[in-house]
Amino acid sequence: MVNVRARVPFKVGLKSNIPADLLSFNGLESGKEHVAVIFRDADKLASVPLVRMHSECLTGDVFHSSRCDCGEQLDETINKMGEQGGVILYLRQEGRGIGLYNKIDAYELQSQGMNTYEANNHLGFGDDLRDFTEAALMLKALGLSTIRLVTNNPKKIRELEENGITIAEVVGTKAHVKDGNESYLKTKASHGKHRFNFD
Ligand SMILES: Nc1nc2c(ncn2[C@@H]2O[C@H](COP(=O)(O)OP(=O)(O)OP(=O)(O)O)[C@@H](O)[C@H]2O)c(=O)[nH]1
Ligand SMILES: [Zn+2]
Repeated sequence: MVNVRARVPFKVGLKSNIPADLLSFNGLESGKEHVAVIFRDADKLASVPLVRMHSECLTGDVFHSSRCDCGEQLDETINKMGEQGGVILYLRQEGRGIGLYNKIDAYELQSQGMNTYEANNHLGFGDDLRDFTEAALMLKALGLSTIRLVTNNPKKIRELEENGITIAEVVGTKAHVKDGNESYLKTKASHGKHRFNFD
């Protein structure tokens, strides 16, 4: 049984000025320390809140690496939810579930010419090892069964629905193109079937 363990206020964003709550959970069987960040008490006040499941990316989230768009997606989400309210589930699924060191090995292969999925496969992993079952349990622990999901990734939509969450609307994130991540984004669109608007 997953339930909320602690809920504390803090302020987030690039200027540390956006109020939110940070939540931990009991009962996560994977042993991963997933957390939720809730803006404007959206779990209690919004009838159908915005939700983003963000998979951990140390290189993108912390260092704003040129190789991906994760940090920019996180900043975009924090700013949007600071205004509209919402829930971020920050999931400890580094490297689409293969872990940081394996992701660095995959980056080495990508530097030799493989794309992000080929590199995973070459290391003996599937395209994407993430499982969103626990994310669904976290949403239920927050009393949320109908949400508006912020994603371009059809796997996230499918897996939440399979786990009893109703997605009333899918809200896309922007394509944060920068020097170094264009082919990563295009491969996500062509191979991972992510729905992007490249403008
Ligand atoms: N294995 C591997 N993982 C990566 C790579 N680049 C980013 N990641 C991981 O991918 C995850 C982010 O997932 P994405 O597939 O980029 O996007 P998404 O979050 O599934 O989809 P959206 O909801 O549309 O953003 C994070 O856990 C990153 O650490 C890579 O080249 N190889
Ligand atoms: Zn990333």
